[in-house]
Amino acid sequence: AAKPKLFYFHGRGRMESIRWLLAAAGVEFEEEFLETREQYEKLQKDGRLLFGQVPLVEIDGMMLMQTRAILSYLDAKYNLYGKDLKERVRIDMYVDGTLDLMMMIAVAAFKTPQEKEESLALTVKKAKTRYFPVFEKILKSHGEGFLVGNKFSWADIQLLEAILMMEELDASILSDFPLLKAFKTRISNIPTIKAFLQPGSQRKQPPDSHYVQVVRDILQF
Ligand SMILES: CCCCC[C@H]1O[C@@H](O)C[C@@H]1SC[C@H](NC(=O)CC[C@H](N)C(=O)O)C(=O)NCC(=O)O
Repeated sequence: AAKPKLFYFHGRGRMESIRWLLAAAGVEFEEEFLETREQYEKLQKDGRLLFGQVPLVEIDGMMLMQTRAILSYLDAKYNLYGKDLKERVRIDMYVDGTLDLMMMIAVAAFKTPQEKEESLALTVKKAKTRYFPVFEKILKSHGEGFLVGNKFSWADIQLLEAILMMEELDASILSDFPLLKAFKTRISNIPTIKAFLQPGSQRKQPPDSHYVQVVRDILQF
């Protein structure tokens, strides 16, 4: 079958969690990077953007939009979605929590330097006082290697992605979370994820001023 094809900017944004999930599932994917307004307008003109937005993922003969819908399709397809509805809803809760945290970082890139600094400091605080304590407690309460059902799931992938992103903001952020530290090591050593963490993989860098400018130019905001 043809490899999935991802259409987005050459950066993390809303597409990075999709890259992580595909990589963790061991699925090779292609990428088309939007670098110019013309590319974006052509996708729109060709009717390939449902709401005029990206991420866009071409997979299984479909053009998928809406990050959460794409992620849900992928993790069900690659069996990373728990064994029943009760596990599935817990995975969804944890995933939405880590997505909220990561979106705070992604959106901060588009703020003024002053606002960006303030919002990233708040994000670190929220990670330390709200999100990481929750996940530390979950790992403690059922003492298993994974967040749900003692089986590797989408929730584990996204939590690792969020942990690594938060460590880019504050390298000692896990100092009060020993179980999350061990979790990070364990999940990072899963072969498909270990490969994705190597230099040269399709994992993207933190947003820089060039990325922000390209997105602004393309989306004209
Ligand atoms: C989250 C921030 C990541 C960095 C940049 C992104 O955030 C947004 O500010 C822009 C991009 S993402 C690009 C943006 N996409 C979305 O907002 C998608 C939202 C949708 N609910 C999803 O989850 O996929 C876009 O195409 N906008 C065109 C426009 O609506 O006309």
